[in-house]
Amino acid sequence: MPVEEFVAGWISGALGLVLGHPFDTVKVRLQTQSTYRGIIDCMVKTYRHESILGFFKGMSFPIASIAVVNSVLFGVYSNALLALTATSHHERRLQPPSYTHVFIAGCTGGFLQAYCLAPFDLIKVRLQNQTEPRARQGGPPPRYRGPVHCAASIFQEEGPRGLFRGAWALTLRDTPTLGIYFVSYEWLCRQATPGGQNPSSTTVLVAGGFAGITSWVTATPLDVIKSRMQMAGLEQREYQGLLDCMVSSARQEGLGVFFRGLTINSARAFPVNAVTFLSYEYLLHLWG
Ligand SMILES: C[N+](C)(C)CCCC[C@H](N)C(=O)O
Repeated sequence: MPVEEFVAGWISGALGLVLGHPFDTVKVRLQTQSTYRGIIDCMVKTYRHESILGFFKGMSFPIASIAVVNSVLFGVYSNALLALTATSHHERRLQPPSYTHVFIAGCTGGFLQAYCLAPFDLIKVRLQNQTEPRARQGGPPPRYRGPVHCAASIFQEEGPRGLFRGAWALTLRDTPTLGIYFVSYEWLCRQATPGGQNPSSTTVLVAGGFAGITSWVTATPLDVIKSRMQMAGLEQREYQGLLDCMVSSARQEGLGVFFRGLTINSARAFPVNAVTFLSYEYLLHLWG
């Protein structure tokens, strides 16, 4: 099994992540808290109360973990394509796989990465939702002191299954939308590249950016549900399940609730995925 794709996926995931984390914090807060009037309001309040550091809450942990998850995604995707079409990454420019194969490989990668992602994503969301400033003297300490403490507390208070809260919503969110992700990327690259040639860096950046946006736009409704189910254990607001969370969110807040965070998700998706795909392609080219 070729491993370069796993390593390239790891590094490119880490690069994309740092770039996208501030957007991600604003997104999670908008989706789960009702105190903000919009993106700008959330940014201003976060900056005022918590300084620039507020935007980077919960980042140290994803940088290691999400990079691993991205490595699973790209590694499984490429190896699934190898199994389906018997072509390696380098051969695929001359013998492009069909979009059906790209979609199936993307969904397979998405499905497997969702399971690795679930506990890490839960911890990220819980930490991002702690709005207390870091070092306020005399104030109540934040509930979770850091990622390890957060994981241990969830384990103690909510049991081992607590760590997989929202995992089902996450799998439903990621399986089809990562198929869409790779299909959009391939389609855009092929539109802009003469047959048999490698796409230029600009093409990779633009195709990666738009693939990220397309995938996130389709993923946002389940992203909202996922984040809410992850916060549920903490807020003592229990949902019977995914459907119950969908219905009660829509009843209380209207259908618009499913699009919360859409703008910020898209704004984040472009740079993150442009950089992810560019570094991925570049590294594989370098090692090829
Ligand atoms: C499937 N879904 C839309 C959720 C994610 C697709 C893009 C993944 C990328 N690492 C990012 O964080 O943007």
